[in-house]
Amino acid sequence: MRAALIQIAVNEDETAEERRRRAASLVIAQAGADLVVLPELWTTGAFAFGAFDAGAEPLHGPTYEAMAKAASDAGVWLHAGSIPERAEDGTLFNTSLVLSPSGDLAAAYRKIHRFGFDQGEAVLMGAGTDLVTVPLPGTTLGVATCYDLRFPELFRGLVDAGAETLVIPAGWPERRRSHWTLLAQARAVENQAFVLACGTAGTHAGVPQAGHSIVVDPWGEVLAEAGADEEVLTVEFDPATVAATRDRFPALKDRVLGLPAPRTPRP
Ligand SMILES: NC(=O)CCC(=O)C(=O)O
Repeated sequence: MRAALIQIAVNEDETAEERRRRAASLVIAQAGADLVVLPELWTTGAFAFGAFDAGAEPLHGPTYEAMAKAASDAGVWLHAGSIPERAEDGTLFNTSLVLSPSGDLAAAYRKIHRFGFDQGEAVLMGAGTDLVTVPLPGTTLGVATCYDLRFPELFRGLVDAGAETLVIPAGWPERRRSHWTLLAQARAVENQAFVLACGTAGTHAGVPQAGHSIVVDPWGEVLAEAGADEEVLTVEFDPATVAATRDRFPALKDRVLGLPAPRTPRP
């Protein structure tokens, strides 16, 4: 399987519409790949909280339209990153879109863990409630978004639902780059799955972005890693490695589910 992670730069010198056009050309240039991935909230910037409301769009809005055409022009599966989605009742969600090679919306995932500790995304957006997997020819994707990467139980849920390739669009800041790399490898090792984590480059809302999109195999080895600037990271991987790794080192089978609560020792 050939994947291309588009680590697009999100800077304030470009409008959302200009970036949408640029992203569409970058996707079309990946014709021949099986799967193309864009990052989190790349139209507004993940930290541009003040832009979420004005930049919000319905599920089938301008980003979906542009990406559906790009996916079908390129003939690729496209994880189009996430958009600030305005639901019918007006609530905003951080919603990822997965499009088939014919441009149909195969899946939408509303980010479950919102970032901000009672500020920013955590107060401006609603929380998703549903885990999402997407069957592709040869592998099943499990989707999660940025801050979700810190919550291993979400990924276990995806693995239990059949995920073998974990795709994580992000707008991760440079300041916590070491966490990004470490967590991507940890999620790959503990779930014996491929991790494709696609971040943004550039600086928006005064927050320099980490870039360093990364692809990790089920043994935790880094197959490819981007630098800090805009770049398309391409990688070839064999999805059958997941089953082989889980057979050879069957740690997932040794899980003990429903552990009792810890007992407090008597003084
Ligand atoms: N957009 C995000 O979810 C940012 C997450 C982040 O900065 C972190 O987990 O650290």
